[in-house]
Amino acid sequence: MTEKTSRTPDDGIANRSGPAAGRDAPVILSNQPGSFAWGVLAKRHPALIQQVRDAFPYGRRQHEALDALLDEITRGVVEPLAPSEHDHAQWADWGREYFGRPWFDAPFLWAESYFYRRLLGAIEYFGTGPWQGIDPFAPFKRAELRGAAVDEELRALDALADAPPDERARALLHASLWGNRADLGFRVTEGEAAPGDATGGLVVDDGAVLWQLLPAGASTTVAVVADNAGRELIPDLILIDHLLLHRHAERIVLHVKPRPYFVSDAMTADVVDCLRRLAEAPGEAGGIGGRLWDAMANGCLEVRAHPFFCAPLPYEGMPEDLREQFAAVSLTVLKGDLNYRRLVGDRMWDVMTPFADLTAYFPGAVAALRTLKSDVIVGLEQKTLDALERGGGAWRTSGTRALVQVRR
Ligand SMILES: O=P(O)(O)OC[C@@]1(O)O[C@H](CO)[C@@H](O)[C@@H]1O
Repeated sequence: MTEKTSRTPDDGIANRSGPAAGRDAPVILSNQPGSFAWGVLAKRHPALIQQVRDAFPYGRRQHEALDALLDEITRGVVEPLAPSEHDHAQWADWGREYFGRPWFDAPFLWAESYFYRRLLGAIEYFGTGPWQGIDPFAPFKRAELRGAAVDEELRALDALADAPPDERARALLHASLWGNRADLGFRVTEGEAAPGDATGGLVVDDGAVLWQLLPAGASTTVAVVADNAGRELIPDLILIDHLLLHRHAERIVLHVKPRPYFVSDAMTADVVDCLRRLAEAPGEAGGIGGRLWDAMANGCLEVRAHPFFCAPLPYEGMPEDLREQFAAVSLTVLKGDLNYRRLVGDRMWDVMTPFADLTAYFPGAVAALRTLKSDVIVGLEQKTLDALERGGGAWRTSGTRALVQVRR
């Protein structure tokens, strides 16, 4: 089976944003029925509205707002935020070209981001009433964190405790990488991603370059831009502990989302839940949790939640204060599929476009750890592409392949 990729007509929306803007790589839209992007808007978002509706005893006003949102995203055109909303002006600017047009004709990245903003609006997350700040995805995140799979993953750490540091480092890097498959948004319609071969599934492996950038004993700061909470954030935190323990970094800044986003994206509350889960676990995991708890207290681990992490924009458009933060660290590690799309630009790139070219704008060395869950991919070698195409299947989007890409 050859997978159907998203339609990307050069309709004028396309080539105005993202790294290497002006190159001939159209922005991904969602208006090709059967494409991955179309499926997210046509099926995943409506299913998500239903899941959220079922998970909370919302009142009539919220149900009506969810009904209206469902109708709008499936049959209507993109409506702006009400002028009374705190971020009305910001979204009026970001959405100027798309309001009044079908959702499916807006850039895929923009449409998804705005959908999550509107969903939060519908359930009164930003209101002044009792539902203010109630994370609509919290029940799903909590259930995952409590699950037996996490117990098993934490127990497995005991076996790694005495492994040589290099072997442990590699295993923990891969755990963090493949942890990205655990994405609750991805599972709304796809089910559990088929198990990938946790080594053979790598389509690019710049792991050696990553470790070269993190020599033991370096008194540097590393930034980690988190993706999902729960089963992804736990191995991210364990990797962070390893970096600190073995002096690959003196300090880690963990960037999370300031509000609920893409279902399971991590916020500060999720970091706290994961740290507690680790600290309360027996064995090696408990020790890691304790060290990380202390690292928060002594400033070796710091959590930040910049609003730009929920912006519908590629990282090339990052604000100056965030640019300065990334410029000040020895390496920025970006986790997950959405961060990858924002890093290289959500476009149908020629898959052999060098990763280094598209990330040249990024302020400092950058590493992407990502399982493949959308159409965007760059930096492949011809022989890898040939093998993937020969294998057939939805290799770009099924979450069964992964990559470690690094630009020094
Ligand atoms: O960033 P993550 O959690 O790895 O992935 C986010 C994701 O599930 O969301 C999009 C669909 O909604 C896809 O691009 C991608 O697969």
